[in-house]
Amino acid sequence: MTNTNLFEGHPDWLSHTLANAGLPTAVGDVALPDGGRLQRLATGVLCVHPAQVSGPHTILSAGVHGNETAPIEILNDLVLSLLQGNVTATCPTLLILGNPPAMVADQRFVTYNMNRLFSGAHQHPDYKPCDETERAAQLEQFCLAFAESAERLVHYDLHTAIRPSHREKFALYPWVPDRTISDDQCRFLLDADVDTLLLQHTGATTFSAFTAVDLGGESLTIELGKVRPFGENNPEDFRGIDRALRRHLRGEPAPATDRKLTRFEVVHEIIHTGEDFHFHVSDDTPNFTEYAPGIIIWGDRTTDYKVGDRPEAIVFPNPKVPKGHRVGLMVREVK
Ligand SMILES: O=C(O)CCC(=O)N[C@@H](CCC(=O)O)C(=O)O
Ligand SMILES: [Zn+2]
Repeated sequence: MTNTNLFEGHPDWLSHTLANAGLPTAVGDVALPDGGRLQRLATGVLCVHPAQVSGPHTILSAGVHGNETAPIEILNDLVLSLLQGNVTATCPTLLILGNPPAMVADQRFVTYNMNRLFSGAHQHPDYKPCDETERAAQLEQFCLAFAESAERLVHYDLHTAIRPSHREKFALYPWVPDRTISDDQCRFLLDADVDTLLLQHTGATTFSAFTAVDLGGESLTIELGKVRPFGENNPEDFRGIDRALRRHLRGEPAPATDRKLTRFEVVHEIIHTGEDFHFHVSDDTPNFTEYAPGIIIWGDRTTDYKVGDRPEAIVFPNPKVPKGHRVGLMVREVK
């Protein structure tokens, strides 16, 4: 099968995925110039089978939120480079464009935020069956099958954020009992120009939490800047992640460095409590905006959340979520 056939006449993986959003596509397979194989498992799901394996099994995902276009373009370019022989992968790699119908709609999601539907949450009675519940279940199955033969599993779930940020690029490390982040992952982040790490404080039903907890992966959600429509991302802003991913796929370690990640911990997760919920953070507040002790951040009939005795910063402020969902995180630097 030729490269063009893998994408059924479309010029690249992204066009093929958008054209087939919400539709099943047959399994396909193409030889890579370096002797490996690139297999299409489903719409928006590819698997690289290297000729020589030396790196860890790796999952690279983007587009779990459909309007977060820069990471989608980064993975699409990576696939083109594999097909053209400009990158030789030694890591068996599962490549995922998460939510094609939301990508077509240029929306974060269509029915439900898919990054809350993993670790089986897609089966919860709160969620009626829809494209996103089905897709989360399908992606879980692909990841489970992929991880079966893995000695070591790495997952980078790439996102961009709704708000601007005082720290433009940052990673979230899912909560896993007794976890410690490896030096390899710290070096990978610094190589990718990501110098801030946010340590999650509790379990979650995000994609990276699923691969970390259920599959034992070294998993990170990586925020690469602000959301922009297709075609409006400046490639210069993403040179670091592109370089680090290519180096990782070749099986090369990220370079040693004296630089250190700045670490934050979550001190409070703001959950929408229903119709009496009031959020005292304005819509244009950037991520990592700091608040002084005593400032009221949110309240309802029974509670007022005030910043504690040391300043706290807000991340992902978004009150337009259903009751029970996360409105934001209050975080503090780990000194
Ligand atoms: O900008 C925002 O408010 C959200 C950006 C985003 O999609 N972030 C992820 C983080 C997932 C995690 O906590 O690991 C999300 O909210 O799903
Ligand atoms: Zn996102």
